Parts: sequence; C-alpha cells; structure tokens
Amino acid sequence: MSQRGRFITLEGGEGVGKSTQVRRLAKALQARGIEVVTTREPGGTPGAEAIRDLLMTGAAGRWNAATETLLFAAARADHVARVIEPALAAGKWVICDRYLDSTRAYQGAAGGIDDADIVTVNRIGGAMLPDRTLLLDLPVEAGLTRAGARGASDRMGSRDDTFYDRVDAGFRAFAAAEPERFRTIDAAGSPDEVSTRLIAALSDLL
Ligand SMILES: Nc1ncnc2c1ncn2[C@@H]1O[C@H](COP(=O)(O)OP(=O)(O)OP(=O)(O)O)[C@@H](O)[C@H]1O
Ligand SMILES: Cc1cn([C@H]2C[C@H](O)[C@@H](COP(=O)(O)O)O2)c(=O)[nH]c1=O
Repeated sequence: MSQRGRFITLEGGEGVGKSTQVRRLAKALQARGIEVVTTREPGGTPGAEAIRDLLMTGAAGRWNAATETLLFAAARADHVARVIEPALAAGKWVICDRYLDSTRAYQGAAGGIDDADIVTVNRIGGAMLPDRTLLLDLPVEAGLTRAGARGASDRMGSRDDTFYDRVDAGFRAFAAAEPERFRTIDAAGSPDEVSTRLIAALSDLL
C-alpha cells in the first residue's frame, strides 16, 4: 500500500497570488517525483463547482454569512469525499487553493459566524485539517490592487475594505494559534521569489 499523501493548502486574502503559486508549487513538487493533484475551493467537483456559481454570482446580499458557511461546507464535503481524500489515500499530494481557513476568515472573523460552529459543521462534512497551510501575506491594499488589475471582481470579491481587513486579521490569528500547521509566507516580490519561500516552508515534509 502506498504511503498517504500530504495535504497542502494555500490561504490568504484577495489577489495575494495563491492560484499563481498553486501552479508553480505543483510543478516544483512534480520535478521532485511527487504525484500532485491541484484543486480549489469553492469547487473541485461538478457539484462543488455548481455551489461555487451560487456563491460567486448575484447581488452582495444574496446570501448571509450563515448561509454562505453552509454552502461552503456543503461544497467542501463533496470535494473532500470525491477528490481530496481519494487522492491522499492513493499517496498523492493535494495542493488546494483555499480551504477551511477561508471559511473561518471570511464567514467567521469577517462575517461574524462563531469559529467553533464553523469547525463543527465542516467536521460533519468530513473535512480534515491540512498537513501544512501556507498563508500568503501581503498588505490588503496590495492584494486588492493585484486582483483589480487581473479583471472584474465577483460577488465574494466585492466587499468593502474593512471586511478584507477583518479577513486578514483572522488569518493572522489562526497562524499564530497553530504554528505547527501554518507557515506565513511573504507574498511580496516576484513570483519566483515567493515560490522559493513556499518550497522552503515545505522542506520538513519533503
Ligand atoms: N508575485 C507576484 N507579483 C506580482 N503580481 C503577481 C504575483 N503573483 C501573482 N500576481 C498577479 O496578481 C494577480 C492575482 O494573482 P492570483 O490570481 O494568483 O491571486 P489569488 O490569491 O489566487 O487571487 P484571488 O484570491 O482573488 O483568487 C494575477 O494577475 C497574477 O498574475
Ligand atoms: C473557500 C472559501 C472562499 N471564500 C471566498 C474567498 C474569495 O473571495 C472567493 C473565492 O474566490 P477565488 O478567486 O477562488 O479565491 O470566495 C469564502 O468566503 N469562504 C470560503 O470558505
């Protein structure tokens, strides 16, 4: 039987470079002979992508924070059962663009939903904790500028700046509370420089 794979998540606010670095990290790990599955949240399965469409489109007030929490958790339950857990069991590494900590930061720290309740509803959905969470750290304004330059924003990317400040504070607090799981990575500088920092933050797992 193959050894269980590693579950790596990339987290952080809007536009900090997560999707860019998921792709680069996958290439770097594959070059080391590791089988890698890249995926994202919300999404990663047909059902979870359908839930993503519900979450990302429409008016800001379409869902409240509680409804969002349940929708993200439902999408995650499908994603974990159909993609993440089978890949890990097959010995592959899974690199996921956002995961549970995004719900804790966006719907919890910024949206007001109790952190323990978020953890409970996700546990019901089978969500396990990652082996390593790489938190990309960039000033909120710089991330929003990068995201803005990339193109039109969606429903989740259209909150006011104070919301994203609370998201940022939430992520920082989670990283401080769980130093074994989290590594905070400076996301400023070139994509190459950030990639080098990310690989270094996985060295103990390689
Ligand atoms: N190190 C970097 N320096 C400058 N620009 C970058 C860097 N990394 C990514 N970008 C650019 O910033 C924009 C946002 O990057 P990306 O989509 O990877 O971020 P993200 O964290 O996944 O964003 P979101 O959370 O909004 O989906 C893209 O246009 C990307 O090309
Ligand atoms: C998983 C997750 C995501 N969100 C938010 C964060 C972003 O604004 C969008 C996802 O967009 P991306 O371009 O794919 O990063 O959704 C959230 O609020 N809660 C979550 O659990």
